[in-house]
Amino acid sequence: MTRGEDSAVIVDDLHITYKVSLERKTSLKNALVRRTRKQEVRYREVNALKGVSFEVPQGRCTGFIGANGAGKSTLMRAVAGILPPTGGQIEVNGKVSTLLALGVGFNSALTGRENVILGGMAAGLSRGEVHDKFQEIADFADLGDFIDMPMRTYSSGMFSRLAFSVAVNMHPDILIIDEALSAGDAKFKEKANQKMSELMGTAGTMLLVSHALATIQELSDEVIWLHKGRLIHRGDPKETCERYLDFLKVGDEAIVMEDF
Ligand SMILES: Nc1ncnc2c1ncn2[C@@H]1O[C@H](COP(=O)(O)OP(=O)(O)OP(=O)(O)O)[C@@H](O)[C@H]1O
Repeated sequence: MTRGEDSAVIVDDLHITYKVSLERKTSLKNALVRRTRKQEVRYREVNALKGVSFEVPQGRCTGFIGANGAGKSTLMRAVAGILPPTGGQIEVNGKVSTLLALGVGFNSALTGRENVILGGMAAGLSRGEVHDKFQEIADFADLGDFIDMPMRTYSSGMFSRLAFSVAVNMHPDILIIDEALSAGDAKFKEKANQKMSELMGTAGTMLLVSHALATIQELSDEVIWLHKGRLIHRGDPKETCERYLDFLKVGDEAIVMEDF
């Protein structure tokens, strides 16, 4: 596998640990009471990623699969720069655009139009550039009059259509798509798949998380299977998905015996 200049993303021995407070409510009153009684706040640590390493070559699509809680979204948030690594390193060569970050950045009190403009500026475009792109984004999302309605009135499908449209039309070097298409309807999914293939044709690099194995196989050059925070297998999309499906049939026991 190529390293260095040919890699868009290099992840090296990545560890991510979430610290979760076990207190029911972290109100100011509770915090003050705890302080006066000198009580410690109790935390639980969740080791979401435990030493994951891989590279994504420039212009390639890598698919990520794995059971619920495997660490896929955590990994995408870390590559997008939203979550700092607890240990290890992430090197990203290029401008990253992520549906995740843009979707999260949307303010539901503002209209679709206002969010597109703010989202574009957050992605580093000038106001003029965003205005130039606005029509392209609105046409692709195809939301009609809803583009001028507050986003709290949107269905989840409409929300993800706009997020997808913003992300892909920013022409990023690296596009991260985390299960974002699940909320779109069949027609939009087809349009989105076509757009993703088109993006890959123009040498875009993509990291794609999905439980839809058919989509993963169709779009990915390589697939990485995560399980409980570890990279279990990495390789040919069809072969990796088949291994994963076999695992889903036989359960946890078999994988522990077979792969460790
Ligand atoms: N904000 C958070 N705070 C604490 N723990 C978290 C947080 N987000 C995720 N986790 C935990 O980290 C682990 C990995 O979660 P993650 O969402 O990355 O998995 P996933 O593979 O994307 O799952 P899914 O397929 O269900 O979306 C899980 O044990 C989850 O409970």
